[in-house]
Amino acid sequence: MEPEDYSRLIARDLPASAETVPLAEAVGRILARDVPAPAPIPGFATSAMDGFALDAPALDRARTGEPVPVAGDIPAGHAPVPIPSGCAVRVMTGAEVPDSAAAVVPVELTDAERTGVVPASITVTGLPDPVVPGWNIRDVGEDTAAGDVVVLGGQRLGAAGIGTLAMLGIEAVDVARPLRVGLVVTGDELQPGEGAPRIPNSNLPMLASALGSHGFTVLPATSSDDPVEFLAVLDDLLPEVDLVITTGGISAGAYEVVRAALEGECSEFLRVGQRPGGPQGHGERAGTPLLHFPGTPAGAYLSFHLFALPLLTGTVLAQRWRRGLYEGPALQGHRRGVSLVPATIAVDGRVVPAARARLRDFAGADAILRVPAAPGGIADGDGVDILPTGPGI
Ligand SMILES: Nc1nc2c(c(=O)[nH]1)N[C@H]1C(S)=C(S)[C@@H](COP(=O)(O)OP(=O)(O)OC[C@H]3O[C@@H](n4cnc5c(N)ncnc54)[C@H](O)[C@@H]3O)O[C@H]1N2
Ligand code: MOO
Repeated sequence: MEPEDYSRLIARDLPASAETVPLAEAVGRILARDVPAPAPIPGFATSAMDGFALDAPALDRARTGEPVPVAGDIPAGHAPVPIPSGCAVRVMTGAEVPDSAAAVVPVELTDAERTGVVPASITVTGLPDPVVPGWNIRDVGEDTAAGDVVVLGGQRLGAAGIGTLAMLGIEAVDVARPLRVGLVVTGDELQPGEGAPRIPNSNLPMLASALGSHGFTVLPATSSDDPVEFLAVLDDLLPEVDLVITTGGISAGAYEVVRAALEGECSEFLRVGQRPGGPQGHGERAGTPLLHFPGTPAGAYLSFHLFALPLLTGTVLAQRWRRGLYEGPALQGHRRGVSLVPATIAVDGRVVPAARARLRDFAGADAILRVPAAPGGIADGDGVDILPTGPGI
C-alpha cells in the first residue's frame, strides 16, 4: 500500500468544537466560522489624499484658475467642518470629508504650502478633465461592505487576518478548540532502572514538540512492554483525548506490546510501502481513534508528517505534496516502496537531498523528499514531490 492510500484509509472527522479567544491570542488558531464585517470600511467618507475638499461650485471655479476660499481645516481624527458653497476645506489623508464635498484636490495641484497654517484661498492647476465624482474620496463601504465575509472559517488566522478583524473593531473570535492528542511511548528500554541497557526516550519529546508546534494539546505518557500496563495507560487517556498516538511495539518480535494488547480487538497492523516508517497500525478504542507508529525515531518522525498531521488537519497526504526541482545524485527507487529522504530547499528553490535518512539528517532538513519505488527513481533536474516540514519541525 502506498503512503497516500494509507493516509486515505485512516482519514476521519475528528470532533470539532469552538472557544472564544481575545484577538491578541488568536494568531495561528483556526477560525471556527466565517466572520462577516459588522460595519463597513471605511465607516465614513474619508479623504485618500492630503489636500482640499471642494464642493461642486468650487471645483468649477478652480478650473477657471480663480482663487477658491478655504473655509476650515480637518485633520485626521477630527470632526468635519461644513463646506460653504463655492469653498474648500483643507483635509488630511484619513480625515472625514464633509457631505457636500465633490472631490479632494491633492495639495500638489494647489499653490498652498504643504504644512503650516491654513491658507485663506488656493488656486488650482492641472485638474483632470473631467474630475470623476468623488475623486480621492473613499466612500463608506468602498473597501468592505457591512456583511462581507472578511475571513473564512477553517482558515488559520495570520497577522493580516488579525489586522483585518481589528480594523472592524472585532476584539474576540471563535476559534477551533485545539484537538487533544494522547501520546503513549512504549519500550522497556526507555524505563528508568539500573543494570539493564537503557536508551534516552527521543520519540516523546520529538512528537510532543511536533504536535505542540502545530497547536495541538498533548497528553504524554510512557509504558513498559507489559500489555497490561500499556492498556491501563491507554484507557486512562482515552476519555481525555480526541486521538491517541502510540510508538513502538508493532513489528514482528516477541515483545510487541501495542500489537499484543490491541491486535484483533481494536487495531490492525500492516506494512505501508515506504522506508523508513513502513510498519504502521491504526484502530479505535472506546470511540477514540488510534494511530500506531513504529518505534524507530526516524520512522516515528515521518509518521507524524505523513499520517498524523493530515488526519489532525482534515486533509490527506496526497493533497499535501508540493512540487520541487531536484538537484543531486541519481536516487534509485527501493523495491519495497517509496523512499523518504531528508532534503533542503535551497535559496534558488532547488531540492537538495541529505546523504542519509537518520533522524539527525531530518533535523537539518526542511522537507521530506519522495523517491518513487523501483523501477522508479529520480535524477538531477527532475520534478519531485516534497513535503515541507515547516521551520524546525
Ligand atoms: N523481524 C522483523 N523485525 C523488524 C521488522 C520486520 O519487518 N521484521 N521491521 C523493522 C522496522 S522497518 C521497524 S521501523 C521496526 C519497528 O519496530 P517497532 O515499532 O515494534 O518498535 P520497537 O521495536 O519498539 O523499537 C524499534 C527501535 O526504536 C527504538 N525506540 C523505540 N521507542 C523509542 C523512543 N521512544 N525513543 C528512542 N528510541 C526508541 C527501540 O529501542 C528500537 O531500537 O521493527 C524492525 N524490526
Ligand atoms: O520502517 Mo523502519 O522505520 O525502516 O526502520
